[in-house]
Amino acid sequence: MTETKTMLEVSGLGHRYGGEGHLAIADLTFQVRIGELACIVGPSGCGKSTLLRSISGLIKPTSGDIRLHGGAVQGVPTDLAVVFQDYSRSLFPWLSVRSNVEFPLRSRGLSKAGRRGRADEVLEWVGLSAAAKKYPWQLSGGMQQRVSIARALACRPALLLMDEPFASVDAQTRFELEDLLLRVRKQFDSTVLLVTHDIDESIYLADRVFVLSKSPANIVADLAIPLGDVRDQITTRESETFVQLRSEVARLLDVGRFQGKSTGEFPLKSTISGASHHDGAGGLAGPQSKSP
Ligand SMILES: Nc1ncnc2c1ncn2[C@@H]1O[C@H](COP(=O)(O)OP(=O)(O)OP(=O)(O)O)[C@@H](O)[C@H]1O
Repeated sequence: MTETKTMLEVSGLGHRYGGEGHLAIADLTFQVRIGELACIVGPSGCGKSTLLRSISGLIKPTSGDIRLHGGAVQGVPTDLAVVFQDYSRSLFPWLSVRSNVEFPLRSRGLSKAGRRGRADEVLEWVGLSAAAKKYPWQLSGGMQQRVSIARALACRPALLLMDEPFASVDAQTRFELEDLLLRVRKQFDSTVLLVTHDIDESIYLADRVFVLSKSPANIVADLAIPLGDVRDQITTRESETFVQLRSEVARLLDVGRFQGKSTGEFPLKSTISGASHHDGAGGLAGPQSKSP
């Protein structure tokens, strides 16, 4: 059997802001495999953005180690792209949609024609070919977030980080963007790590869901999501597996709200085949032997 390769390896990660200040992350260890879409859910303020900032090299964590396809992350990796929640602040209003998408390619050694070709390809994939010459402020919020996704994909990132990417759009648009992400990650064989507050969204999108405790964050559970490759907003969300997983994550989050420190044990037992809970000591454990 061929071993699946790891894209992202986070080991014993901890971050304390400002010397003796707030401990945002205690001790996080997890891996994301190549081609996997992993979601992180956790209570507000538990350290999700701190984690993403550490992975993207924007802050230097105070302890632990982050490796991206085998190499230690030191500074901002060139083969990583980030999509933020606030599309209105991440797009340049004075540049057309196409120029926004081409912008990060300027520093990547592509010719003008190469940049144009790459931008047009991803714009087609996100359904925005007709809007290439428009400006971001002429588009709806959902369309602007599509531009952000296109710009990230144009860089062909080894890892796509997404920080609450659909939190600022209405429910209908959110469903459309979720389905768009599922389509494009297949098209581009992307490896994605997405942070969300939304339990249903995490289960709908992910191959794997990491549930975090309250700050300082630990991993409370690592759940495989056995919903298959083809997902549908109505039938998938109605399925028994989806409903069970939703309850399971909600229970885990409820316990995680009170569990900020690693205790070395976790009381909830998995009810879904393929799910496993974290052993609290840095490794990924199989279903717990303890009863709830
Ligand atoms: N620059 C900073 N200096 C000091 N403390 C900070 C800083 N940034 C974040 N924190 C604190 O670290 C903790 C984790 O913050 P972070 O933004 O990572 O959480 P989060 O899970 O992303 O929150 P939310 O879900 O509300 O977006 C919080 O208690 C926050 O107040």
